[in-house]
Amino acid sequence: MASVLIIHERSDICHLLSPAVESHGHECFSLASCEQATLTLKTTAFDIVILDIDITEKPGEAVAALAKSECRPHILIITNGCNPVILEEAIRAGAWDVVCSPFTHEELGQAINRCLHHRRARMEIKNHADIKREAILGTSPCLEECLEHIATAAHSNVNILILGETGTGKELFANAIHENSKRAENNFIVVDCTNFPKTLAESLLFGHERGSFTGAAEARDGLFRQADGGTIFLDEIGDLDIEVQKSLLRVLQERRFRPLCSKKEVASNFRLVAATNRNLEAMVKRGEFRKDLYHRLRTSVIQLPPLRERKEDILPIASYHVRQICAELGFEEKELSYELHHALTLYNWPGNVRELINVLHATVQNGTGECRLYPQHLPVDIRAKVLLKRSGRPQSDGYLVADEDGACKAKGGTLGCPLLPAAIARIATRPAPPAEIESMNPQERRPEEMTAGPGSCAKPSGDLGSKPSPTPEGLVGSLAKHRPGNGFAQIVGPHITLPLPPENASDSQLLPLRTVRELAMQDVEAAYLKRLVSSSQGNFQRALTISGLSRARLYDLLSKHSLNISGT
Ligand SMILES: Nc1ncnc2c1ncn2[C@@H]1O[C@H](COP(=O)(O)OP(=O)(O)OP(=O)(O)O)[C@@H](O)[C@H]1O
Repeated sequence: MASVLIIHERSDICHLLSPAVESHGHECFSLASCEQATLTLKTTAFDIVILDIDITEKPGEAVAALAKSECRPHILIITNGCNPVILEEAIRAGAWDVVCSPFTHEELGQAINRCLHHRRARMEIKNHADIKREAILGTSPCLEECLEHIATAAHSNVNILILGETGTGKELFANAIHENSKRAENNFIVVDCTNFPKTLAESLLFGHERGSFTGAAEARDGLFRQADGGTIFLDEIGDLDIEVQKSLLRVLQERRFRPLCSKKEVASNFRLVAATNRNLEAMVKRGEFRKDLYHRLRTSVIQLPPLRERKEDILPIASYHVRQICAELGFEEKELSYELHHALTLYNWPGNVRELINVLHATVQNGTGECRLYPQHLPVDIRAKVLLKRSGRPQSDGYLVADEDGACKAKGGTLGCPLLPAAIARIATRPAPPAEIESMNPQERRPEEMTAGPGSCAKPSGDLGSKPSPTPEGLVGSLAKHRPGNGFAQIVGPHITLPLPPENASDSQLLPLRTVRELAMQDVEAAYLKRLVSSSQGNFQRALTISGLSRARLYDLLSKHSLNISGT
């Protein structure tokens, strides 16, 4: 049985569609907007999301946000209009299939089954793939997806095109494809097309006979011949001269070529992996890249995400490379302070992992003699950019920055709360109980206690007792009990807003309990931590004592809420 979410603003249409899902034995839920669905997907896993694309204003963005959710749902688009531009945008953003109306229940059911078939096949690969990842570090969902792609690609012989900004790991991934394939015993030939002298390109790629040009004293095998039985990696293929592109096309079609001045053709059983950070499609349109070659290359495409879109990978990459760099330089191992990790996550990394590694080299050098690395050890230009971000000034690259009130501002406007998107903020109309707690003893200030059920929170003695899962009702109850006259000082500060729709709203606007609870928790945590930061006056140890949290947990929570205890 699969779990299916229908997104449509009209509940009568949701009711019409759900039998098509349920008649195949699947569970069906519905929500009225993509914003609600994106939030719900943070806490609840769905296999398939059925989205009426006609209700979205920005189809590409909406689909991308849904597709990136942790459970990686398959997105099935339904549409009335069949507008090819919108559909292309949706497919590019990650939609799996499209069903144009009018359609029958049977047709929708078949599309759902096709999705599930693919989903199960993908899970099989995921479960059984024992990928050698070599030096590929990180656990972000988008990186995991690229690794899954490698697992599939490794078993086939198809051409692979790896796209991604500079320094995202294209060569690393190309190597991993080779290492995970049956060709791993044979050569992995890397060709940098950027530095390819046009005049020598053909002889380098296809080889030459003795005396075929001045200086050709010996016959020589070309790179394609050397890749026989193995893999040839054409890096920066977008830089390949247009004349050479023509010869390459023939080799890709025939897997045969004629070395310079040779009478005989040579065969080579190579596998091609190409990579570029350029937009080949736009180059094709401008006549700078051959269309036929482009189509040959893109049999299977892996798009590597930039580092700024997978910040959770920064810590594992940084920790590993700091260890490596220390070993190379003969230094004692150095720890990364929380503050440094936090600073690294605030930077944009236009040069991606390569830039991160270079910066870490400089950071380790600057921290010579110290056992912990702090933001002060970063190169000055990076530190200046991070400081600007932390100062709360809106940045030109659209980063979210915390303002004085702890609310998150994005370029061009205030969001209210980072985890409370506009749609939810709109329906959160209930006046909220105040949240920040003054002058409680340290035991009583534990955030865990603030979110526990009414029973446990009623004890001002500090005996926390058991901690049942928090509920929104419990949360309101627990906060109410912290009012004056109940053994607690007055609660003041930013309001906690529960993401509940108005009483007269339709059922479909009420989010699942887990989502509401999660959102309320975020607000409680943020309010508490903000207060903890000011109370601890830059002293991390003091913050540990007050909060009763472990060092690791406090680091995690501060990082999650973009807070920092000592100044950079
Ligand atoms: N996920 C990762 N984990 C660890 N190291 C990585 C990762 N991705 C990239 N690197 C490292 O970053 C550096 C750059 O990687 P690589 O050369 O593969 O990038 P690229 O995309 O091919 O760059 P360019 O487009 O400039 O050729 C290498 O040192 C590589 O080992």
